[in-house]
Amino acid sequence: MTTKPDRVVLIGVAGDSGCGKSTFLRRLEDLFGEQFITVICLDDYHSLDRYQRKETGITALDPRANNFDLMYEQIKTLKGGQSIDKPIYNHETGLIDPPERIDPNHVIVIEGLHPLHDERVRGLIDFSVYLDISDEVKIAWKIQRDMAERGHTYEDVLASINARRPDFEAYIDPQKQHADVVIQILPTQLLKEEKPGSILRVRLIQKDGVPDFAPVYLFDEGSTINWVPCGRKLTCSYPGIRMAYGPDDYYGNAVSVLEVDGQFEKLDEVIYIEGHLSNTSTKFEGEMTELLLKHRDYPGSNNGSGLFQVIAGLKMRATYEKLTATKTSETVGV
Ligand SMILES: Nc1ncnc2c1ncn2[C@@H]1O[C@H](COP(=O)(O)OP(=O)(O)OP(=O)(O)O)[C@@H](O)[C@H]1O
Ligand SMILES: O=C(CO)[C@H](O)[C@H](O)COP(=O)(O)O
Repeated sequence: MTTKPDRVVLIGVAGDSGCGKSTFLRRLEDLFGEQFITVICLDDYHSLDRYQRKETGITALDPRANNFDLMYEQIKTLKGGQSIDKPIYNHETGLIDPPERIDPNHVIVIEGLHPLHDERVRGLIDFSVYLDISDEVKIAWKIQRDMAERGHTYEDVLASINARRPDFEAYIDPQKQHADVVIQILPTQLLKEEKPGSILRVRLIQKDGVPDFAPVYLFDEGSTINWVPCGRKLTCSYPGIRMAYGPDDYYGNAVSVLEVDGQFEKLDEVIYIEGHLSNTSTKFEGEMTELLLKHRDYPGSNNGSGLFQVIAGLKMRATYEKLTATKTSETVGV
């Protein structure tokens, strides 16, 4: 950490394992700078180690396997500008290691299975995102990663997803109703028969009425829009790209939903789409496209998942700037 922050801004990134949290966090470093951001993986608050979970049949997704009292106390302490001694869950041994010292930083991100589960922790968070990957896409991604990189069989991957499903549905999925932004990843609707996971339909579900957060819109705020941007200014190959925008209801909350179905052929042409979006919280024309182009190799850069991760990051930066500016003027006003 470089300087002691006046105000610690707390960001929550929720989602199941293998849903793209690490990719999203790497994008956030571009916006805040590596030194200004500290990421805490909430797996470190597992209260049952791998052996205790096996013995009791309680999964890591079950709140009983996690110490929410300690999580709340420590996150509150960090937000209050004090250091903590955070436990470490060791994914190699499956055991809980001796704690490590964590100092407050300008931005603290808590990421993992349960950032929005506990009401007390939720109350501390300044901006939150839930990565909501549909089952078909989750299976496709996990198969791609765990078979190619971790030596698992197709049956292993399917069995692990099925084993997690009941607790996922009970304890992880319900958190999405509390998120300021949900990035929902679904199979395309542009093709009837498509290998799941290769072409995606991605929706950015943005809660309305959140202080310091102005949802991004396409063309006209509050209208319902369907747009096919392919043509002279955006190169598309079959089956093309379809975008949509409009108001909706999500778990009883008013939301604004932006959607991209399909994939970008030439990433630098995304600037054409950027030009038709408003409230993006960019600092200069083309910043969104530039951020996307910076990591064209990251998974999802050529579709709505990368684009919406960039937008969510820009919104986090805007929240950070508003909250820290308020703090400064409050201090000045005293
Ligand atoms: N937007 C995307 N498009 C396509 N594939 C993706 C995307 N995001 C993630 N993936 C796939 O999912 C894998 C896991 O992504 P990532 O490591 O970012 O997830 P994670 O939630 O941090 O996972 P874990 O918690 O298991 O470490 C990637 O290696 C990639 O195969
Ligand atoms: O969901 C997870 C991480 O987000 C893991 O399953 C959980 O942390 C348990 O870890 P391990 O599989 O190493 O015992």
